[in-house]
Formats: sequence, structure tokens, C-alpha cells
Amino acid sequence: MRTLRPRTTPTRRRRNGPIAQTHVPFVGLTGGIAAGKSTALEALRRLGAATISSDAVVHELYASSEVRDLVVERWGADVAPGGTIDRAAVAGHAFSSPEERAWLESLLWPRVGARVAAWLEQARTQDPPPPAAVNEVPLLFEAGMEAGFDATLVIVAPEGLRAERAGARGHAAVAERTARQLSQEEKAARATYVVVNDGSVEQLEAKLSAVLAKLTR
Ligand SMILES: CC(C)(COP(=O)(O)OP(=O)(O)OC[C@H]1O[C@@H](n2cnc3c(N)ncnc32)[C@H](O)[C@@H]1O)[C@@H](O)C(=O)NCCC(=O)NCCS
Ligand SMILES: Nc1ncnc2c1ncn2[C@@H]1O[C@H](COP(=O)(O)OP(=O)(O)OP(=O)(O)O)[C@@H](O)[C@H]1O
Repeated sequence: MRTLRPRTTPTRRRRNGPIAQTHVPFVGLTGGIAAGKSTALEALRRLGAATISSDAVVHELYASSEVRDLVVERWGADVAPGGTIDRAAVAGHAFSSPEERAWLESLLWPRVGARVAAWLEQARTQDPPPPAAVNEVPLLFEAGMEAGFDATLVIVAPEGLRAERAGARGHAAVAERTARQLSQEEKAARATYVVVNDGSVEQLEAKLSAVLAKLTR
């Protein structure tokens, strides 16, 4: 995927002072299935960060006729009953073979990258600047995207808790998705920051607040 760093560092005029250089760190948030990525992203939003989820962008893209029509052309009208994409049906095709999965990823990832780049440019003009601009990207390391971020943050959770939460979700093809992902340990080893989500949401938020403090120090 493309690098999302801006070409210039924005400048900002302080209310009673000279022009200040600001740099809003661009943070990639990732983790395994049901580790708590979205819960962490929401907590970071409450803590003042600008946030965007690549999963949510993918879901928006399916609502566009361009993406819907390309998916229907490949896998047939059954994946969009009544003209609306059925993501479980798409998952059934996408995870049926590495070729089908690669086709879907090559369709979506460049479009997600373009939307995130536009969002980042906008987030960096916010006044006051947010403490960080955080992008939740499930396949951050698998896609080799880490160089595009100022820092990466991995959410990990005990395997049992994750399995329980993933089961409750009812996603299609969970085993096939997991097989395409690095293990939690591998993700954690590559990360700038690791947060263990093994307590309450409030405890998770406190740990994320400490990470934000380190980022902005
Ligand atoms: C397969 C799809 C239709 C399933 O939709 P669904 O609503 O069931 O799941 P959702 O999009 O919310 O994703 C949930 C989780 O599944 C896992 N997952 C999604 N896509 C992939 C993938 N290509 N490989 C491995 N795991 C994946 C991630 O852990 C993600 O957080 C959808 O995930 C998709 O279009 N994926 C391909 C694009 C992609 O790679 N997205 C992830 C990074 S941008
Ligand atoms: N600390 C926590 N306490 C209680 N429930 C939690 C906690 N963290 C996450 N959950 C719950 O676990 C489920 C999975 O969390 P979440 O959706 O944040 O994970 P995810 O990594 O984004 O999942 P996915 O891979 O499906 O996109 C959700 O129902 C969420 O509400």
C-alpha cells in the first residue's frame, strides 16, 4: 500500500504567539481478530485522537456501485442480493483460495489507502491539533505498511477471550482469516507499543492514555 506521510509538516499560528510547528503523529493500530482493535480505536477517539477504521472504509466502499459491480462481475449476483453486498457471501468467496483473496485485497487496498490519505491530510489541519491520528488496519504488518506510520500500536488479548469474543461476533471464515494473519506474538514483536486488553474497557482506556502521553512527549 502507498505511504501516507504528508509532503509537508503543517504550521499553525498560536493564539498569542509565533507560528508553531505541529506534527500530529500518524499511528497504525492493529491486532488479531477480536483482540479489541475497534474498542481501542473508540477509546482513543474519546481521548481526543482523530480516528479512522480501514474495516469501516471497506464497508463504505461496498456501498459504492463501482466496487459492488466489480465484485458482482467476479462472483455473481448472489453476493449482492437486491443490489446490496452481503459481506458473509463475499467472505465465502474471498477466503476460498489465496487467488480470490488476493483479487479482493488488490481491489480494496488502494482505494482504502487513498481515502485514509485524504482523511489524514484533513486531520492534520484540525485546530487544536489532535494528540494523534490513528488508523485501525487489521493487516498492517501483513501488508507491509509499517513504514507509512510514525508509530504502530498492537492490541493483544488472551487467546481464550479472543476466541470467545470472535465466536460471539459470528464472522464468516474466521479460521481462514486467522490463517492469513501473523500471530499475536509476531505482531507484538513488530510494534512500537503493545497494549494488553485483558481487563475492563476503562482499564484499556487508561493504558491507551499512557501511550498517547508517550507519543506526544
Ligand atoms: C471479507 C469481508 C467482506 C468480511 O466482512 P466482515 O464484515 O465479515 O468483516 P470485517 O470487514 O468487519 O473484518 C473483521 C476482521 O476480519 C479480518 N479480515 C478482514 N479482511 C481480511 C483479510 N483479507 N485477511 C485476513 N483477515 C481479514 C480482520 O481481522 C478484520 O478486523 C471484508 O473483511 C473484506 O472485504 N476484507 C477484504 C479487505 C481487507 O483486507 N480488509 C482488511 C484490511 S483493510
Ligand atoms: N476490555 C473489554 N471488555 C469487555 N468487552 C470487550 C473488551 N474489549 C473488547 N470487547 C468486546 O469484544 C468484542 C471484540 O472487540 P472489538 O470489536 O473491539 O475487536 P476487533 O479486534 O475490532 O474485532 P474484529 O477483528 O472482529 O474487527 C466486542 O464485542 C467488544 O465489545
